[in-house]
Amino acid sequence: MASALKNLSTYDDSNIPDATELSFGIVVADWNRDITHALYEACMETLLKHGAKEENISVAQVPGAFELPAGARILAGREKLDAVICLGCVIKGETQHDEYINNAVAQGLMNLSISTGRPFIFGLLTPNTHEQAVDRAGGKHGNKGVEAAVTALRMAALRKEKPEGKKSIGFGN
Ligand SMILES: Nc1c(NC[C@H](O)[C@H](O)[C@H](O)CO)[nH]c(=O)[nH]c1=O
Ligand SMILES: CC(=O)[C@@H](O)COP(=O)(O)O
Repeated sequence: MASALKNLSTYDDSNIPDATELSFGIVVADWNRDITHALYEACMETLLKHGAKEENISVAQVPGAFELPAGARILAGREKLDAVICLGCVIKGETQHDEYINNAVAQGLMNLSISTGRPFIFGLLTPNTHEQAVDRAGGKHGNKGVEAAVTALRMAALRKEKPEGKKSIGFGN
């Protein structure tokens, strides 16, 4: 669903787990720093809002989005993390370079999630223009950093769940 139809910062916080005992990694790309820093701030704020402790959040910066999967793997190798959030912004240029980066990051994080069994969250903006990026980094369409943090909270909790009895499947997101 397009961000114009579903604000990135809006979520049902009735089904967000308490993060007191959870540990996170956040990997942030330097490219388009004004955007990625706004994503990082919102991501960190959301994790803390739901009980995460600052001392349980490891942060790493990488040169560009293409380095996000490698940076995430390095962080996950250093610490026991319940989820790793990757934040970046790849703005379309004149060539197809953006497509190669975006596809590599998506595939890289998916491969890490499946091969490790831990969630690696795809918090990458892939806008056509800087304005579209601003709209999704705290602008009219909300903040992708919030969405990434909420996703990390829910997936980390899912991974820790004990299979005690059946749970109703909520359709909140
Ligand atoms: N154009 C953008 C890049 N390009 C750099 C790559 O991500 C990578 O660092 C380089 O190809 C060396 O491996 N990165 C972004 O994050 N955003 C862009 O718009
Ligand atoms: C994706 C980018 O913005 C940059 O790495 C390449 O831009 P361009 O396609 O104009 O060379």
